[in-house]
Amino acid sequence: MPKVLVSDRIDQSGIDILSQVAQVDVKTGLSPEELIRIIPDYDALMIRSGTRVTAEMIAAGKQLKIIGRAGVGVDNVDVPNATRQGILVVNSPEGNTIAAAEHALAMMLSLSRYIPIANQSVKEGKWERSKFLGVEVYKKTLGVVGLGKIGSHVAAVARAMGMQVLAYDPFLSAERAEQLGVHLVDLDLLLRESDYITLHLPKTAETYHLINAEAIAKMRPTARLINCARGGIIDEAALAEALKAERIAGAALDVYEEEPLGESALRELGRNVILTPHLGASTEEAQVNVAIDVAEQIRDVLLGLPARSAVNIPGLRPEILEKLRPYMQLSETLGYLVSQLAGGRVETFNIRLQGELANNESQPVVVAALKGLLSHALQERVNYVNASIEAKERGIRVTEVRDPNSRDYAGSVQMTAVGSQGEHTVTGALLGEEEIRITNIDGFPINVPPSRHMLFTLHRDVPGIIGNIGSLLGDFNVNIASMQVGRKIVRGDAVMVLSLDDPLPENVLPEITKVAGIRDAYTITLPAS
Ligand SMILES: NC(=O)C1=CN([C@@H]2O[C@H](COP(=O)(O)OP(=O)(O)OC[C@H]3O[C@@H](n4cnc5c(N)ncnc54)[C@H](O)[C@@H]3O)[C@@H](O)[C@H]2O)C=CC1
Ligand SMILES: O=C(O)C(=O)COP(=O)(O)O
Repeated sequence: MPKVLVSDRIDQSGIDILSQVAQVDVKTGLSPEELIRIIPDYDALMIRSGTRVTAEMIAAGKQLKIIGRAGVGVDNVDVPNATRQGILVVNSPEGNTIAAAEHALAMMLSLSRYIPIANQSVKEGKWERSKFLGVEVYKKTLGVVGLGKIGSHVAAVARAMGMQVLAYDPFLSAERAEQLGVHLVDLDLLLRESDYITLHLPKTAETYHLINAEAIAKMRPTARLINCARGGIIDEAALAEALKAERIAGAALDVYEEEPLGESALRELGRNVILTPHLGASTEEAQVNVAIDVAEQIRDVLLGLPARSAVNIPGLRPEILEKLRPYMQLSETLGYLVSQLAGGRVETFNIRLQGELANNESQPVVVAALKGLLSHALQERVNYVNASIEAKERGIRVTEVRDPNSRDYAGSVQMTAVGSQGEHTVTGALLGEEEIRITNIDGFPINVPPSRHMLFTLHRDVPGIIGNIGSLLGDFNVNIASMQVGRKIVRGDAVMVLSLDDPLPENVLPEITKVAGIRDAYTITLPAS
């Protein structure tokens, strides 16, 4: 039974799902050293923001197949290293959207009406009505930085409260902003015009300290800043200084550059600052949503099924994946085959996706081809997660062509491997829904199903040659399961494809190449299906 480590607090509904297929160990609060010590035992890891999945931890996770983040942000996971090691990373892109948006809105209203500090004052036995004179959000301007799922919900609710909404999001179309009733502006204008600024973008190298001293200097003295996205997007020292000097009116933070928040100037600030301990996703509903969403994906992957929200391979709708699956099998087989025909190092790999595969959703077919191409050398070290990166790191130049024409089949795949020992091209298609056929080798039309052990020859199309090969194999006690010849012109060059019941003994290939008329011969072994 596979083993899953759950290293942050996850709702029981997720544990129940995982327990259907795996041994589940819940161990929260482990130190990085303890995690590195125990991770080699596990096939899957389920986390929230509390666990840092470092390069060292990934290297130690020799059995790891999948890391499931029960939430959105994967900035605590070293995704490039996971990818290189072939570990799938999945998250729950929508499970906590509403929770995070509502937390940001709660922060906005709490800042406006001093709710946390007023509450504290009453509990201390005081009755300070005039001290907490607030402001309304009605008719004020809200600037949303990052108008994705959370930002859009915040914008919609803010509009319903009578606010004007500006947004900055360089990856969003003007049409989408218009649909949401939001004015898309540049960051500079947003910072200058907004009464409230709320951040809903990921932490990346580009967004690190996006809100620094210079950005804060552009804000109105009445501006209130809210961060329920990620620590590190704001320069906390610059913010603390601006708040202390009352250059802006307030800030509400849920996330910090270092979590848990240690000693910080932010803690020393007064009523204009609200700090919560990363509670954006902490609602009962969101925790059930993300736990189920991610546990189901881990369960599926452990059962050999695809995941719906993979971060490090192209995500696909299940119905599309269902349709592509036989083509991926075809493509992987052809990749495996062409790498053996090409022999040594492959330098260039050209793949042509024809007919119904000539669309933008067929990328997994390319990945499958690369997996096949590299499998012969890398065996089980290569998978759908790391095939593209492995090809790149080996310096293989990959080109893709999409051609809507496919003469005899609904869809077909052609691939050419150019390497140190020459160039070979194979084409394949599906017969019916999923039967794989090799339809062309180096320009010679054939129609053969792949089999575990195969022999390919290039020869002169002259009488007697097929008989000679047949009797030679008979002499070595090799049984032929099927045989086909492909030729372009009569008595020209031809290929012969033989399916064998057993692997060809090593000493037979040199004998075959000695048969008169044989120009080249290759043995091919395909993975057992
Ligand atoms: N405090 C908490 O507990 C939670 C925090 N989050 C965080 O909220 C953030 C947003 O989450 P979602 O809305 O679900 O993500 P999303 O992917 O739907 O939206 C992010 C938006 O940011 C935009 N963006 C990217 N780079 C940008 C840049 N340089 N400037 C401006 N916009 C940029 C993207 O185009 C996208 O529209 C994430 O960082 C996530 O980790 C999410 C859930 C809970
Ligand atoms: O989903 C996210 O990105 C979050 O920040 C939520 O974090 P958490 O799962 O509550 O540790």
